[in-house]
Amino acid sequence: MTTTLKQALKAHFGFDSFRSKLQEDIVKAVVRGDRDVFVCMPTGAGKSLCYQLPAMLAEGITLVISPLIALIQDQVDRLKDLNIPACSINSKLPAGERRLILADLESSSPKLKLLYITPEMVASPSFQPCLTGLCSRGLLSYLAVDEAHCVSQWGHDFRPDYLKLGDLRARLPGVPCLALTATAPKNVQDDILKSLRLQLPLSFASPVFRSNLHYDVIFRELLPNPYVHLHAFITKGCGIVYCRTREGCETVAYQLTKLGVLAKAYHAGLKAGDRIEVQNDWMQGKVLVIVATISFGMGVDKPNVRFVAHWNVAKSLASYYQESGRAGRDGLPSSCRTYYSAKDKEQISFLIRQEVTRKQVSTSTGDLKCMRFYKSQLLCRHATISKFFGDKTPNCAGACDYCSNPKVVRAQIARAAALSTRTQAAQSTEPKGPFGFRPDLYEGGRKGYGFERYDEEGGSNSDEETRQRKKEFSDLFKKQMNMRKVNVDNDFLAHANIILEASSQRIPRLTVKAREHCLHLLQEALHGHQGADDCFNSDNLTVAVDLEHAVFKSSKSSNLYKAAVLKKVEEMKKVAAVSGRDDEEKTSSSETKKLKEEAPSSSSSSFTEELQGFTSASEVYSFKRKRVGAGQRGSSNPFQTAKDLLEATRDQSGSNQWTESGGFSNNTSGNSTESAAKKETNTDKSVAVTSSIKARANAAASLNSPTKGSRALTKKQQKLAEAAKTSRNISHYFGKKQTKNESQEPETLTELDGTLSCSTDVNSEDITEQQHPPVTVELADSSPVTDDMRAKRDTSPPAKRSRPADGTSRRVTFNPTVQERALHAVNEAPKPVTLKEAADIVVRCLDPFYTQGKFATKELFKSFARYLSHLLAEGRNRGRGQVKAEAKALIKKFFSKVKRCESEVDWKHLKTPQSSQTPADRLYG
Ligand SMILES: Nc1ncnc2c1ncn2[C@@H]1O[C@H](COP(=O)(O)OP(=O)(O)OP(=O)(O)O)[C@@H](O)[C@H]1O
Ligand SMILES: [Zn+2]
Repeated sequence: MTTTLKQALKAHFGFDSFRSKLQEDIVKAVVRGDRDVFVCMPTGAGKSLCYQLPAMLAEGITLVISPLIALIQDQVDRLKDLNIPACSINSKLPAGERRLILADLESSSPKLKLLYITPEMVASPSFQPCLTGLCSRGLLSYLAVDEAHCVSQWGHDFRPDYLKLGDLRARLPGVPCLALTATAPKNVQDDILKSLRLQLPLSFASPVFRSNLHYDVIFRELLPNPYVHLHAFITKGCGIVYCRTREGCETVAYQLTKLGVLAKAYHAGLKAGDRIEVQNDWMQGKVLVIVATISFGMGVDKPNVRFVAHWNVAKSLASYYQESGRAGRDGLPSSCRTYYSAKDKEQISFLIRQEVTRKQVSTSTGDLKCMRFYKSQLLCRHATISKFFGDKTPNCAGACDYCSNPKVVRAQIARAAALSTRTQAAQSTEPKGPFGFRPDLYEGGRKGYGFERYDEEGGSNSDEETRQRKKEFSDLFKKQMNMRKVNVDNDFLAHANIILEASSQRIPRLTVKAREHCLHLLQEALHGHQGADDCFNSDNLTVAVDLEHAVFKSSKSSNLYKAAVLKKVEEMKKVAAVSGRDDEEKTSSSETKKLKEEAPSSSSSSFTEELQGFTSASEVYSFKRKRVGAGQRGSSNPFQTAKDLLEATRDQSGSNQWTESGGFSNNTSGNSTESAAKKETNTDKSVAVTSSIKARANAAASLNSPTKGSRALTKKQQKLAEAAKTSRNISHYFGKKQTKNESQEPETLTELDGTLSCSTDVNSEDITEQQHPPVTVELADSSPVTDDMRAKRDTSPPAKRSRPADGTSRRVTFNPTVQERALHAVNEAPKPVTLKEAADIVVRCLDPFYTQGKFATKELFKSFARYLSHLLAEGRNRGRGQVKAEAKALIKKFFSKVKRCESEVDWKHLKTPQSSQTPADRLYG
């Protein structure tokens, strides 16, 4: 057997020998095929070969499940380079190619050896006939599950869709299954075996210790100039600097470049094309340093990475091991360094707590150990990592800072402790939020907590798919919860039904931002309570975090959570007032009022602080639903729970209605203006509002075509229309928070922007902007457009057809005509914007570009915003809609010429638009 294997190894992969005895043993076990196999080997140890070589020796096809399309692409490309027939079926594949692949798979002797597929795709209905066909013809040789730790909720990369693989495995009894991971402590390993239902698995796990990696930790706050320090470190060669935020990446890359090392930023805020370019440049060595969020790296197989620096601490030891492990895959000495900062610690603690609650498990020891690892550890770093993964203490032999010089480590910890005492008072004067950081800039994955690396994949392309996924996941979730015998209350399960990824949030619709706001209130109240000056000192923070967390844990809905926070705040203020310190109360109570007024998920602060990339998909859904229900119940209480809404919708329009409404800003809303109006005439008119969707749709209809819509106007709709008329300028409400005076009819107005989102693109943007990274809405997306997407577009309503018919761009097109029509229906002449309003609009439009690092400095960004505002507002009689369209067009024009704004000269070519032409004529024509 050995000779045959070796020959095949050479013939197919060009390797003379196995990388290790372990690799050889695994391949042999897989080829024998009598048992399932579990593999846990460090990154770069050659896991892929463990299924790729057996795949080549087997008759049929090996199905490989991998979590990311990008990762799959990488593997497939590598195999193709080796002339190995491999391919992938995924949502991004053009229909023609997909057909060819399916035809091969259906043929009597397929040429394909390895088929890579995401967990979503393997479970999708469209793939089932193919799978069944292969299976019944005995052509499925292996099922390989790569990155298997994604199946574990206790792992650091939990991916709900991986849970489906257990069912898949059970459906393929005769097919040997192979699960592979690089990072799995014991509990995660157990979870993998159980969740994937491996049959009598043979486990192969190699020690995690990698003697060629040198680990050390530097306290960033002790450095006179951290960038210079980092610069000295990275001159070791080619490497990666990990930052937690996109902004961090941009800044570090800029600073390093300024210091003379070509460094480029990589994060999900960049266009796909730019990301690929950066990655390629780095892979080819044209760029030495890639400064990236954790969205970069999985599956990147660059052998000569000489260093991995963490500018911000990693979330957990498992993450850290995996991320730092990208260094030294060639076995040569390489360095892994973390720049620890106390600020990071606060942020991380908060996020860890959230995640712990989310997963409903006790604090992961890995997370805590990770903190200790950085902050106060007086131990060998390799030993800590090995112990965490359940290995014996390795022989570090000086491959970490502690083993090479414990005194230095000890001294550093002491200095940091001294510094922390000194700076506590200074910190209190910082005019920032409780964390002094911008969660909006965290790299956001589907789960939206800023740590997940699966933020790259396009995800579901259609509402149908999304709905399907929601349902599947909710079923699966229930099943898993039952399996685990976790006491899940019905409330939670009801929520699981309506959110895309129930696990992403324990309390639906409660955004991280809202929690931070509450935390801030608690901190303020504590300040009043304690009467100390250091409102935001770390003790205060700790108490506030504990309070907040306790409330979070005990609240079942966003409403209850907020009510409980407010109660606590009031209580504390009472105490403060009694002790004669109510001078702070004004601010506190105005904040409190604000909290009461605002929708739970909406931002309380200026646009620059709005959530960008930090909102999970589920939050976006619930955000929309809130509007649905708010109108229905006739209540002005903005704190409705998703469950309330669910029930309300069920009561009134049957259970399916709810799901339908899920996508109302896209599909459902698409037909709303016409079809819903028709529907309405068919229903019993004496019934008040049968469904808020209809109400919305009819209001939209009445705005766009008053005669048609008014025939079927219910009381509710009349109210809506009236409110629309009496409002001087409806656009004023778009994407803007209502102030108390403006919102005599808060729900009506909320509904109105919902309504208008049905009829014009620009309004749906406005709504999305409150929650979504503007980037995703505003920018051209260079990712390929699938036929499915095109087909969907073709069936979209006229207003949406203003998009290019060739389907080359996914840009959300602004349609000024539609916008104007909508406004005219209400108000003949749009109210001209003031300079301040123009500035508001401009900054909103421009902010995503700033976030992406398209401005060298913040000053430039501000200056450009000022310039544009004057350009668009002064001496011109323009409505909001027009100004917005022009702002966007000008910005677009600007960035078509300027890649990154470096100086004020860059925008001198931009001229005031002429009033005779439409903005579209001028700029696109
Ligand atoms: N027997 C071998 N001889 C030489 N090189 C090998 C051998 N097996 C694998 N390699 C190479 O080692 C590198 C790492 O392999 P691979 O990508 O499979 O690692 P991995 O364990 O899957 O890592 P990760 O956890 O990052 O996915 C690849 O470049 C691969 O070609
Ligand atoms: Zn050591």
